[in-house]
Amino acid sequence: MLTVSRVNKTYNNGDFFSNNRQLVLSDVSFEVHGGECLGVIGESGSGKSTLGRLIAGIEKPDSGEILFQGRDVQSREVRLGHISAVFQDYSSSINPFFTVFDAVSELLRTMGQHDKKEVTRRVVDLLGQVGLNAGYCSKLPHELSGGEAQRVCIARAISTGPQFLVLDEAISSLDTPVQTQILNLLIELKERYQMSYLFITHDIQAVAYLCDRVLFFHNGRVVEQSPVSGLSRVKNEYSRKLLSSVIPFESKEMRSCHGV
Ligand SMILES: Nc1ncnc2c1ncn2[C@@H]1O[C@H](COP(=O)(O)OP(=O)(O)OP(=O)(O)O)[C@@H](O)[C@H]1O
Repeated sequence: MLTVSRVNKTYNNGDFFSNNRQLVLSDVSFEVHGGECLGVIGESGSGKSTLGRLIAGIEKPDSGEILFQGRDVQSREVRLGHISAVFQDYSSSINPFFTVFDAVSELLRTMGQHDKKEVTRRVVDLLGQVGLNAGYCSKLPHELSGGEAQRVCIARAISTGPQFLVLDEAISSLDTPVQTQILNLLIELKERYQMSYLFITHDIQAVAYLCDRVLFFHNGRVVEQSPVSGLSRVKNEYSRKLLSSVIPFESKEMRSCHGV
């Protein structure tokens, strides 16, 4: 469904007067299959969000390609209605002057749905799917809790019935019970609509809960891929280090003591 091939991305290293560029993604290749949730984990600065922005079409790779159903995601037509994104910072994802109704209906209107009755019906239905009632329609972002605001972002993201959702630290700033509610909501939506997710996070337990497969990111490279069911068998030292808080791996020294 989504194919990332040999993607490289650099940024100016911050010095206005120099041409030096920082390599942020290096030769990144992987696939996400239909109905699959692929987790992306890696330490801060390893390039995960950059990857999410490239897939969401917010930025372009320097080289390589990202194809959705065989077509380049750089084309707005390929993305619109098919690929959506939910980011960590829900407060800046919604226009502060938009009501919940405006925020959730914006993409529907962009896609040509102007029948007011039908748009209202869709918005109320979408809010219902994320556990919010019609009374939220007239609220402004500052009147919402973090969990409610993130639900609005999800309702907005799924409003066009996308097949692919980029979730970049989408639950990270919520407290644990709300995180669990949102994870359960994502599982339910994925099953209902056969959506694929790219789930970018630091939270290995959330990955184990939601994802089918995991990519381990280190210094802008994919160092290992593993099904969630095989996490205890990952081989790369960096992947093992990331997982060490939840899986008690034996160290190299211990393994050699056991003759492994
Ligand atoms: N627009 C930009 N301009 C210049 N450098 C950038 C830009 N966006 C990201 N970077 C740099 O690219 C590197 C990777 O950043 P990115 O946000 O993709 O990492 P990350 O793995 O998502 O980190 P975190 O987990 O902390 O969100 C960092 O060194 C960052 O400073």
